[in-house]
Amino acid sequence: MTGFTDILYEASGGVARITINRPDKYNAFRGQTCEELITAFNRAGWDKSVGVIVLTGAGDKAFCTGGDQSAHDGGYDGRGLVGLPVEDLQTVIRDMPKPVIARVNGYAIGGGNVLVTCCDLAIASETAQFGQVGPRVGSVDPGFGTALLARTVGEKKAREIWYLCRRYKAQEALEMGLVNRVVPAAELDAEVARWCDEILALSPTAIAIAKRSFNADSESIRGISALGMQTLALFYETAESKEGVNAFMEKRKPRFRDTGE
Ligand SMILES: CC(C)(COP(=O)(O)OP(=O)(O)OC[C@H]1O[C@@H](n2cnc3c(N)ncnc32)[C@H](O)[C@@H]1OP(=O)(O)O)[C@@H](O)C(=O)NCCC(=O)NCCSC(=O)c1cc(O)c2ccccc2c1O
Repeated sequence: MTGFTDILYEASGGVARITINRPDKYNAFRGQTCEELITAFNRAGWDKSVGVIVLTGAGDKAFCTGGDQSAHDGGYDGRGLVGLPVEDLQTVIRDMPKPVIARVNGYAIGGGNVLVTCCDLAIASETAQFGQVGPRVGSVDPGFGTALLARTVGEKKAREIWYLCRRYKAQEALEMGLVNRVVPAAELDAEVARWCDEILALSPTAIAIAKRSFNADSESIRGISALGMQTLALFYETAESKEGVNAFMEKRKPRFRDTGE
């Protein structure tokens, strides 16, 4: 498919591969990136020749590091409750009636970790690292990023991830249930291909029903997300939130408690 600037799209042999192609930004997403991802997921999701979708990042440094902080100057450049249609992107991944596999080739940080959480399955390279950074940069993903993460890794672990903003190695992500499999970097593509082949050999309708059934049980999180994003829009206007972004861009520690919020 042509016309994309921020992503790559290819579909063959029953597999659609969607690649965030911003390696110089560690595959962080801006509004344009989200719009293109949504278009690509809709294309792959309703293409009957596609049975499984693989989401990944270009290069070997990052899967995705969340919102592009260099485009975050008080308001993102796209639509959406917070000027960035992240809620649409997360739900389109869930709404696809076929499995979405996160091929995690490096950092899955912030909104990138939330994408891993929203994908049906995740296969990681040994070099991958995971984590949430919102409270360090004046942000939070108040929906699937918190509530679905808690269902995935358990309440205590999810709270640790958000309250301490630590980074977790691939093996730790496997142990907490955030990813399904960890392999050496050189074996990542072969492993992903094996999982795709196994899925493609099974009944697509049975899998679609299974996916919708899993989703139905956690669908209330969509409402939590909408409410949370509305709140986040107000938070982004505060000096406390802006201090987080400024500190990241200026490569210094944030001084949240000096902002008087
Ligand atoms: C990813 C890192 C852990 C890597 O650390 P490392 O020390 O290895 O490398 P550097 O820190 O020097 O980074 C290398 C290089 O990449 C640039 N970069 C990295 N991440 C981003 C980014 N997200 N945006 C822009 N640029 C990025 C970095 O500036 C360096 O560039 P140089 O030119 O200086 O070489 C580490 O980089 C890291 O922790 N990054 C922070 C990631 C971050 O803050 N992400 C955003 C969090 S908020 C978010 O994701 C988010 C989620 C949502 O769901 C939203 C919903 C709605 C609205 C907004 C949302 C949102 O913002």
